[in-house]
Amino acid sequence: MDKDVRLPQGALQPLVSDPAHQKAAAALSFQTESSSSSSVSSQAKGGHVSEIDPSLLPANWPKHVKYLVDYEYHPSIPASVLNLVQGHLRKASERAQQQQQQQQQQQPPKDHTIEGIEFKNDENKEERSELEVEYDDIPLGHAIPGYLPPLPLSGRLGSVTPFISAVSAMDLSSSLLAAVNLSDPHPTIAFSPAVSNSGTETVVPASAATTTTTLNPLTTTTTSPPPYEIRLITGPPTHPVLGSYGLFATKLLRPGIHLLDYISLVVPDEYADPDSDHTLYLSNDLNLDASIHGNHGRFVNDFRGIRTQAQGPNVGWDLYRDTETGQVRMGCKVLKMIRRGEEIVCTYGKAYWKSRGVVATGEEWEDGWDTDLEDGAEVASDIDD
Ligand SMILES: C[S@@+](CC[C@H](N)C(=O)[O-])C[C@H]1O[C@@H](n2cnc3c(N)ncnc32)[C@H](O)[C@@H]1O
Repeated sequence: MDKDVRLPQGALQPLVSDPAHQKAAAALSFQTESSSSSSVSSQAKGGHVSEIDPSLLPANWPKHVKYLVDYEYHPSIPASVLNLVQGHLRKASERAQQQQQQQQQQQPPKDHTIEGIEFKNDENKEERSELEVEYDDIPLGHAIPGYLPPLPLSGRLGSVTPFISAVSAMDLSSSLLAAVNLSDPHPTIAFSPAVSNSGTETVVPASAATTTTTLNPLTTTTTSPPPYEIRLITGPPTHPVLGSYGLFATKLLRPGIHLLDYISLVVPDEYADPDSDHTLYLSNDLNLDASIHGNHGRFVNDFRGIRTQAQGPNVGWDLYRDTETGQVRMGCKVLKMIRRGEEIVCTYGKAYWKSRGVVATGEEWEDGWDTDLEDGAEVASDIDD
């Protein structure tokens, strides 16, 4: 069992306590499709757990942010769209395809040719919405779990029972698994993202806590500290966001690394705050707004004024689909070698700055930096920068 991540019980708080969430949840009643899983219907009601108790955060993490370990979906997202983003339809379609393939292997193919005319068997062809087909183009990848800060548990174990339990849902298609082993001379609680969750609490005897094999795959997630940290920017004096925060590498980061996922509130266009400084477009009129609820990703500054135009951004954002869960996620990839202590910066694009009244002219505004991730060849050529 990994013990790097230590949080006391109750460290994660439900976002449903957020008044904005409650209001939206109350205003809308959700009818999920009959095919959707129970996790989606609970999800759509808007009340689940993913926020970290602010009193438990490291001292250098700004307190105006509510930190999440996975996306929080705004309750107004229709079930059909939610299904797509969370990969439920894709999973169902994969299962259907598998079944079809199995059936075809058992039966002789119905496609045939009579006197030169081809007859195609398409009676099992699936009806898929345009939206769903569009999502097929999103490349596959492996999700980076939201990072939970390592915290000492001294004096906090009194109320904790020596049990493993799926204590809370991160997005209700997955959950957090907490384990505590009191026979350990330095007891800790470890949380790991779980792969499935019925929405109800499962309790496993304490003896299982040390037997990682029986918990597989729930306990296999690596929880070592991430190779980056949030820092308050105090210099150099020319830095454009002095007094604000940025994300810095704590290790050498090589091009191609999938560094983190942008975790936040998922908000439909009609609820999006146009003035938010922390919004990325997800897909299909959904936005990732991390102005209040976010993770490390929200601290990535724009490269302008920090690196030269020739250096450009050292990371980029791109959508991918998690191979495990089918979820569509926003990944941050390292584009250029980042040395320890260097700031991790992306490009917000011209449109972002224009909308904020910044005159977008000059070399650093070249169109090239408005694109998402560059292709692998270009990135690799920068290794010896
Ligand atoms: C996603 S936040 C970045 C994190 C931010 N520094 C913080 O502490 O929350 C985006 C905001 O940071 C500021 N910012 C980021 N990069 C900048 C840059 N290169 N020049 C000026 N302001 C920047 C702008 O106010 C922008 O709207």
